[in-house]
Amino acid sequence: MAPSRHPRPARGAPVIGLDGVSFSYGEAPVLERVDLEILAGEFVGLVGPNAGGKSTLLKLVLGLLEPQQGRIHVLGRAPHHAVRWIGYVPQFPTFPRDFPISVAQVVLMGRLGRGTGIGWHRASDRAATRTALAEVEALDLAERRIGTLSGGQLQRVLLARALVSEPHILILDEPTANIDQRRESDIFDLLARLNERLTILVVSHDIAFISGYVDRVACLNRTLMCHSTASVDADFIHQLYGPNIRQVAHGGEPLELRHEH
Ligand SMILES: Nc1ncnc2c1ncn2[C@@H]1O[C@H](COP(=O)(O)OP(=O)(O)OP(=O)(O)O)[C@@H](O)[C@H]1O
Repeated sequence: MAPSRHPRPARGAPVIGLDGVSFSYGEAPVLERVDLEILAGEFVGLVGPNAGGKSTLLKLVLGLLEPQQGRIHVLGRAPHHAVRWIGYVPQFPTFPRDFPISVAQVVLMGRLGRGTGIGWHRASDRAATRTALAEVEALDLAERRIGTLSGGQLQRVLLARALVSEPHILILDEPTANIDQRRESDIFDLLARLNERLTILVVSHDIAFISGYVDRVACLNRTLMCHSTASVDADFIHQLYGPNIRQVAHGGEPLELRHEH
């Protein structure tokens, strides 16, 4: 049973550690001997080509999968004992337009891991829901049906759902994959503010964009290499992604990467 309290880790203390982790779903290895340490207060970008193993690594950290080799610790314990302290924003879910659940109800679900039962919420859960929605500037959406939101609005609501559990770590799987560039900057500005109190691990395809925000990038293509953002240049990007990547300069901003199919 997960403990109900865990003190906020001191800045610089290890919060996520992977030590020689290997994983495969079947025959072919997806991750091989991955070592990664993330410290409290860091903002780390996890990048790499399609099928490089990024979502799999997140699932291992969340305790949804078990490595065949190696060890993982989160906040000093096994992942499934620490998941209560992780706020997770999954990869672009979609909802039918008439899905009968409101934004406030979606955010309230984020309180379930705190001992709150389904259909039974305390006043403190409802207050936390409003606080989380206000923090992502989406309080005005509280009574809207979840299926009627734009991509950017939905991402903010899913972020509020992750924040309402009062986590120490925030993990996001491509939070801006289906939204335009201005909204992408808005979301990352918000993440930068949240990073003042939370450790953040974010998966992104847009390595050049995120290097303006994160402290360092972890590059995953079955094996892992970590780099400071200063070393992310065009040569490095070609080495990581290969030739099937197109770099698009836009409006004085850094390079954007698009896969060519
Ligand atoms: N449940 C599963 N069963 C079998 N194979 C899987 C499963 N989930 C993922 N895979 C395979 O594992 C490999 C890594 O997938 P993963 O989703 O971790 O990559 P990714 O880096 O997140 O990819 P993308 O950037 O395309 O989202 C892929 O070859 C994928 O097809």
